[in-house]
Amino acid sequence: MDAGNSRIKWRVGPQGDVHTLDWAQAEEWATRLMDTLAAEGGVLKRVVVAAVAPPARCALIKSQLAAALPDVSVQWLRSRARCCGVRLGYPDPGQFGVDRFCALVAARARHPDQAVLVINAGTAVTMDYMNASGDHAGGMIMPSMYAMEVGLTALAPNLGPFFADDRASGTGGVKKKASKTAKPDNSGEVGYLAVDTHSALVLGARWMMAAAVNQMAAALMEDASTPAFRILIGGGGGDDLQSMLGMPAMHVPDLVLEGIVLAARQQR
Ligand SMILES: Nc1ncnc2c1ncn2[C@@H]1O[C@H](COP(=O)(O)OP(=O)(O)O)[C@@H](O)[C@H]1O
Ligand SMILES: CC(C)(COP(=O)(O)O)[C@@H](O)C(=O)NCCC(=O)O
Repeated sequence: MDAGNSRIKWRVGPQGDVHTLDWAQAEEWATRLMDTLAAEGGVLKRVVVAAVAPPARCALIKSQLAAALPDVSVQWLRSRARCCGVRLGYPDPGQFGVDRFCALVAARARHPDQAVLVINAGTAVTMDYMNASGDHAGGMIMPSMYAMEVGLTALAPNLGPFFADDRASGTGGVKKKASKTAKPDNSGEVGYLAVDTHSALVLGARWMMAAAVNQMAAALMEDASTPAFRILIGGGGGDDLQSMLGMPAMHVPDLVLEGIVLAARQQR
């Protein structure tokens, strides 16, 4: 289970279907898990959680699990200095988000002899570079486009929400509205200038995101200390982010869940 800041994601076994739930519906989580078990079969022995969500939300998960599945063991993963061929760059691994850690573990397993740039597009967008030997050189954390909206509209409330209604309608965040704005003539060209508030806000957030990820990736490519790398993109906003990246990247939506399975085997 991947307990992020926006959503809970889980699957039963390494190949099960991926299920997601917004925190607003978190009270239903154990019921949904029981439904998953009933539909997919098998006997649940252990739940492994990678959580970056705040303590109150983790406590909610914990109490639901204790009530619904009292005999099942629960393992809360932590970022480790070394795991599954990954050597973490942070001197204090406890600071490093366990979701980023699991994504690195998954990337290493997918490409054991290659350098990778791992981008996680969740509530925050993180970018982490790991060389071909599994040494994580470090990374960065920036707000997702949705977080930009929340931050800007908190400070300038008259602007109103610009992505939130898309999220609520389950269209995957920004794509629908952004494409209306970014491709006004359906030519596929990204627009530069908007002439209404909503479009200006969407365009601004998209340009900030696109400029940041492209410039960061380009800077790494030019840096002799970070030799040629593959780019892997995970997280709920990964599809959209991939469309903004001006270089080849593989979209692996469930990179964190993949890494959880591998890290759990080693941290048991
Ligand atoms: N139904 C949805 N609810 C929330 N976010 C969504 C949804 N669909 C796509 N997204 C996008 O995915 C991001 C959240 O991705 P996710 O990987 O679940 O984040 P986290 O790990 O932080 O919980 C949001 O910022 C948004 O851009
Ligand atoms: C950066 C994050 C907030 C990203 O979380 P997410 O967007 O997946 O909810 C999370 O990885 C985290 O809390 N990290 C701790 C700080 C760090 O990694 O340096």
